[in-house]
Amino acid sequence: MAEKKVCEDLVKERKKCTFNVEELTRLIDGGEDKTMERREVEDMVINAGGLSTKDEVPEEYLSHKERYENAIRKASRLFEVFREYAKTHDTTDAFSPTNKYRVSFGVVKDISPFMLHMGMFVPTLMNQSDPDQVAEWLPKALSMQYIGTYAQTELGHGTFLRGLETTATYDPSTEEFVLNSPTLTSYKWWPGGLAHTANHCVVVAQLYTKGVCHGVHPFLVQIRDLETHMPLEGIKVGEIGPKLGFQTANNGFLGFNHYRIPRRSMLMKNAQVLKDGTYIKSKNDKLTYGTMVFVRVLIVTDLAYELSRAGTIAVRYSAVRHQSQPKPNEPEPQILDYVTQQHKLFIGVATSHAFRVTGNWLWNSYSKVIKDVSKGNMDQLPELHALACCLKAVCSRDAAARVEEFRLACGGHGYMASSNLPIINGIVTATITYEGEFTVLMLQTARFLVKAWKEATTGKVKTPTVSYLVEFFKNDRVIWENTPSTMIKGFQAIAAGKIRTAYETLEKHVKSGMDYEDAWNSASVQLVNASEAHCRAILTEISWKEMVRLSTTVSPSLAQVLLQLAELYLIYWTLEKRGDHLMYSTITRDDIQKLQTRYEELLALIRPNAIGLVDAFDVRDEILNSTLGAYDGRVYERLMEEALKSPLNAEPVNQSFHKYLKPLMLKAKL
Ligand SMILES: CCCCCCCCCCCCC/C=C/C(=O)SCCNC(=O)CCNC(=O)[C@H](O)C(C)(C)COP(=O)(O)OP(=O)(O)OC[C@H]1O[C@@H](n2cnc3c(N)ncnc32)[C@H](O)[C@@H]1OP(=O)(O)O
Ligand SMILES: Cc1cc2nc3c(=O)[nH]c(=O)nc-3n(C[C@H](O)[C@H](O)[C@H](O)COP(=O)(O)OP(=O)(O)OC[C@H]3O[C@@H](n4cnc5c(N)ncnc54)[C@H](O)[C@@H]3O)c2cc1C
Repeated sequence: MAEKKVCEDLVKERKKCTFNVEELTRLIDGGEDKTMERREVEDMVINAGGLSTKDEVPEEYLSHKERYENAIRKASRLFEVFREYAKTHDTTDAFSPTNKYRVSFGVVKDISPFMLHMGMFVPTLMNQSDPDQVAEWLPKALSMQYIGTYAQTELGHGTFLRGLETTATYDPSTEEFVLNSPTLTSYKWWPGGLAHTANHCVVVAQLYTKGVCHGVHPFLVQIRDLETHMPLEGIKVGEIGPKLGFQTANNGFLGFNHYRIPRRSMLMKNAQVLKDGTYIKSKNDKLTYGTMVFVRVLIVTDLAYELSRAGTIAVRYSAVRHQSQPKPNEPEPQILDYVTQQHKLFIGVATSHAFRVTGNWLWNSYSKVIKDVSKGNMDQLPELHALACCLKAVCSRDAAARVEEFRLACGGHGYMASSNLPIINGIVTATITYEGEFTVLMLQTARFLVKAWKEATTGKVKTPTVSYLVEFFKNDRVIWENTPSTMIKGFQAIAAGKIRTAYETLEKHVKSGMDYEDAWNSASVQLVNASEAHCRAILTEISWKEMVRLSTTVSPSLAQVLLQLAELYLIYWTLEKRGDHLMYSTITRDDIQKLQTRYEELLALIRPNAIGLVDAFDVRDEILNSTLGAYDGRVYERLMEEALKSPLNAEPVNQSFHKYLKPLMLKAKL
C-alpha cells in the first residue's frame, strides 16, 4: 500500500525544529544502543503474527467478557514473542526503568491481565524468597507455568496493612499453614489478574504460630489447578467488576476456607518459621513491604512515559487543528499558536522530562540502598521510603492533572475513546490510589520530616535530602534573585518553613494535652502540605541539576532546548507557588512579573520545537493508538475511519427504530 501523505502542517513544523530529534530520542532512552534495542523489540512485536490491532474492531465495542478474552489472547501471544527474544537477549532490564517493553501498549491497549505477574509477583518472588525458594519458583514464574499476582489488599483494608484479616496459622503436626478468610472484609479485593488469569499468587496474611500473631507476611499460594484451571477446593475466586479504567486488568477477589499450604510456601528471605513452629524474626519487619517500595520507585518513570504518550497526542493534534480567526481576512491559525494552548501543553512536555530524570535518579538511589540492605545496612531505608512515598504521590497527582490538561487541550475530540486520552487518563489516575493512597503516603513522608526537623534543631541532619533544613536555621528568608539556584533555594525554604509550622502545630496540640495520635490528626493537613513542599524541593532541585548535567553531554542546539524545558518547569512552579515564595523569600511583585515575562518568552522559544520535542519521545503510532496523535497528522481521516467501525454504522436503520421510535412517533400523531 502506498504511504499516506503526512499533513502539511506537520511537514512545516518538522522543518522548523532547531535540534536533532534523534539525538534527543537517544538521550531519553539512555544511549544510542538503548534506542536501537528498543526499536528492535518494537519491530519484533509489531511485526509478529497475531498481534496487530490495525484491522480489528476497536476493543471499546467488545463486551466486558470479550474484552478480557481478547486481552488474554494478545498478552499470551506477546509473552511468546518475548520468550523467543529472551533466548538470545538479556531481559533482566525488564525490572528497571526502560521504555523497551512498553510496546505492550500496542498490543493490549489498556492494562494487561499479566501486569501484576511481571510487575509484582515475579519481583516479590525474587526479592522476598530464600535462595532455595528462588531456585524452585522463579523459573516456573518466568516461564509462565506459574501465572501470578500480588494479593494484599482486602475488602476492608488496603492502606492499613497491619489491619489485614486473612490469617495463616501454622500447624506443626502437618508442617502446613492454614489460610483462612474469617470475615467478608478479609476477602482479598483488587489484585490484577487474580480473577481468571492467575493460578498462583503472593498472599499477604497475618502469621500465627504457637498461638502468637507475628504480623503480616507473604506466602506463595496456588489457587487454581494447573491442568483444568479450576479453583482449588477451599478457594473462592472471581472478578470485582467494571471500573473507571483498568478494564482488562482482570482485578479479582479471593477468599480462603481453611486452605492448607506447605510450610515452605512462606517467603523466607527475611523472616522464617521452623518445622516446630519457632518464629525467626526479620532484621527489619518493613522489608516485607519491599515490593511496594520497588513499584513506587518505578512509577515515577512510568508516569514520565505516560506523559510522553499523552503529550505526543495533544501537541501533534494542536499543530493540525485550526480554529477561530483572530485577524480578519487571514487564515485560521493552528491552535498551537495560541499562547494559552502553549501554556497547557509545554509544561506537560517539560514535566515528562522532569519526572524521567528524577525517576532515574530515584532508581539509582534505590539500587544503592537495596545493595546496602542486602549487606545488612538499613541506615538509608527510612530516607528511601520517605522519598519513594512523596515522589510517587506527588508525581501521580501532577501527571493526572497534566494528562487531563492534554485531554482538554484537544477540545471535543480529546473526549473520544479513539484519541486514546481516556484510557491513558484511567491508567494514570489509578496510580494516585494504588501502591499506597496519595494522602497516606504523604503522611508517611511527614513522619520522616518531623524527625528530620527535630534533628535539624541540633544543627545537623544525617540524611542529604533534608540538609536544606540546617540552612533554614541560619537564614529563614531567601534573598531573592530571579535565577534557577535561588528558585531552588526558595522551594527548600518553603519546605523547611512548612515543616517547621506543621511541627510546631503538632507540638502545640501535644502540649495542650492531646494524645500524640490526635495531635497528628489535627495537624495532618499541614503535615501533608509540608510533604508536598519537600517533594517540590526535591523535584525542582533534582530535575534542574540532572537536566543541566545532561545538557553538557549533548550538542549545543539540543543543550539549549533541554535548558529551556528545565527553566520552564522551574518558573512554572515558582509562579504556581508565588504565595509561598512571598512568605519565605524576599521575592517582590516586580520579580514575579519578570518571571511571568520570562515564562512567556520560554513558551515562544519552545514553540518552533514543539513537534520535534514530541517526535523525540519516539512513541510509534501502534503504541500511541490515537486518531489525534499519529505521526502523519491525518486527524480527520482517522476520526472518520474509526467512527465507521462502530457496529451501529453497519446498517442504515437500527432495529430499535421499529421497536421503540416508530411507536413513539405514531402515538405523537394521535
Ligand atoms: C503509569 C503506569 C504505571 C505502571 C507501573 C509499573 C509497575 C509494575 C506494576 C504495578 C501494578 C500496580 C497495581 C497495584 C498494586 C497495589 O496496589 S499492591 C497494594 C499496595 N498497597 C499499599 O501500598 C498499602 C499502603 N500501606 C502501607 O504501605 C503501610 O500500611 C503504611 C501506610 C506504610 C503503614 O504501615 P505500618 O506498618 O502501619 O507502619 P507505620 O506504623 O505507619 O510506620 C512504622 C514505621 O515503618 C516505616 N515504614 C513503613 N513502610 C515502610 C517501607 N516500605 N520501608 C521502610 N520503612 C517503612 C514508617 O516510616 C515508620 O517509621 P517510623 O516513623 O520511624 O516509625
Ligand atoms: C486500579 C487499582 C489496582 C490495584 N491493584 C492491586 C493489586 O494488584 N494488589 C493489591 O493488593 N491491591 C491493589 N489495589 C489496591 C490498592 O493498593 C488500594 O486501593 C490502595 O492502597 C488504597 O487503599 P484503600 O482502598 O484501602 O483506601 P482507603 O485507605 O480506604 O482510603 C480511603 C480514604 O481514606 C483516607 N485514609 C485512609 N487511611 C488514612 C490515614 N491513616 N490518614 C489519613 N487518611 C487516611 C485516604 O486518604 C482516602 O482518602 C489496586 C487498586 C486500584 C485502584
